[in-house]
Amino acid sequence: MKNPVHVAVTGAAGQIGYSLLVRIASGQLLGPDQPVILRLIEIEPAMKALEGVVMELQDCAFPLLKGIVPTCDLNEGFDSASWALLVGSVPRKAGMERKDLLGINGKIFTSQGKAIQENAASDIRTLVVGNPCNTNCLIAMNNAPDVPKDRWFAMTKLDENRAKTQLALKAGVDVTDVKNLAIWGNHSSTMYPNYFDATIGGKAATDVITEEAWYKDEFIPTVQQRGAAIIKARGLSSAASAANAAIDTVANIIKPTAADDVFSVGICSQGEYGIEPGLIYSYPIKSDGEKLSVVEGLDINEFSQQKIKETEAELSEEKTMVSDLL
Ligand SMILES: NC(=O)C1=CN([C@@H]2O[C@H](COP(=O)(O)OP(=O)(O)OC[C@H]3O[C@@H](n4cnc5c(N)ncnc54)[C@H](O)[C@@H]3O)[C@@H](O)[C@H]2O)C=CC1
Ligand SMILES: O=C([O-])CC(=O)C(=O)O
Repeated sequence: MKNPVHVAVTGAAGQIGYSLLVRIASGQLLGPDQPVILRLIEIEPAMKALEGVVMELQDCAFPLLKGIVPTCDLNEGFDSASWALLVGSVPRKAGMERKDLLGINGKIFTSQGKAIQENAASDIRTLVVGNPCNTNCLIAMNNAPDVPKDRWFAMTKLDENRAKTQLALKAGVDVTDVKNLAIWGNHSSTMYPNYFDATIGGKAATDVITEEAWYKDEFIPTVQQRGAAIIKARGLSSAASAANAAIDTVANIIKPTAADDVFSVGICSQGEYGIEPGLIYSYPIKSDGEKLSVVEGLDINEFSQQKIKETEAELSEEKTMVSDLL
């Protein structure tokens, strides 16, 4: 039996938390032979609701769940954590852009970054889900300067999953036939799902779906606006699909990527493709099971170049908005 891994989750009593925790505790995050200890972090007013979540986790009798630590103390919450999933933050309402949340949510990530640096295990890796996730991740990372910069991630996997499904529906194929589709840039309405490198059944997506107008007028806006469409329909932002994408992201990071595929996650840019170093920017990524690398040498056409710069400009603007938190 392996030693349990401590997984810290903030916002544990929220909607995403409700879908996410059972999946972690049942072995879907780190594998069917990896015991876990859940460190559930909430703010004081949500501790009562968290008690209920803890009771439900206990009532699942998950064989891999070796402990639950519910807390509103960040030091206790991140103690010994090897993974931190930063979900806790306020979701947007209809009519808002995600960056409108920076004023409310940004400061949450300063104290969390500090507490991660001070308390987490030496192999800590952090995935930020709470919006605007790229810039919140930037804030946390900058408040934990001793944690290597390649251990910080912002979630764009949900956008990738959305994009893959839209291509599959249009082409009339199974979603597993769609590969190599990466989200570039910010998890926001400027994100760029770069369909030029995507494949469908092993062929270039643009040879299978040949209508250029469909990509520009339907595909890109649908992916960019999917979060808003869900808020409009449900009155609440996506939760089950967001939790699913968090599970997928960690799996993508810790398992080697298939030769014919890539995945999307926001990482600390080192200037790849001319992007400002230090921004948390989503790229096409491959994992060897240990380390991630940006897929280099892709041919970026004029249209893509404009899109990847547009989303970079928004991230630079968000960085300026939070300069006092960095
Ligand atoms: N990156 C992505 O693809 C996605 C990101 N999101 C974002 O995830 C975040 C959470 O969404 P939901 O679970 O639906 O929201 P929710 O409102 O249902 O739950 C958020 C939870 O976070 C807690 N919280 C607030 N401040 C906290 C703090 N300082 N420390 C710890 N916990 C704190 C709240 O008490 C609440 O229980 C939102 O910012 C949302 O916009 C949502 C979907 C997808
Ligand atoms: O749209 C939102 O505010 C929630 C979110 O990030 C998403 O569903 O992609």
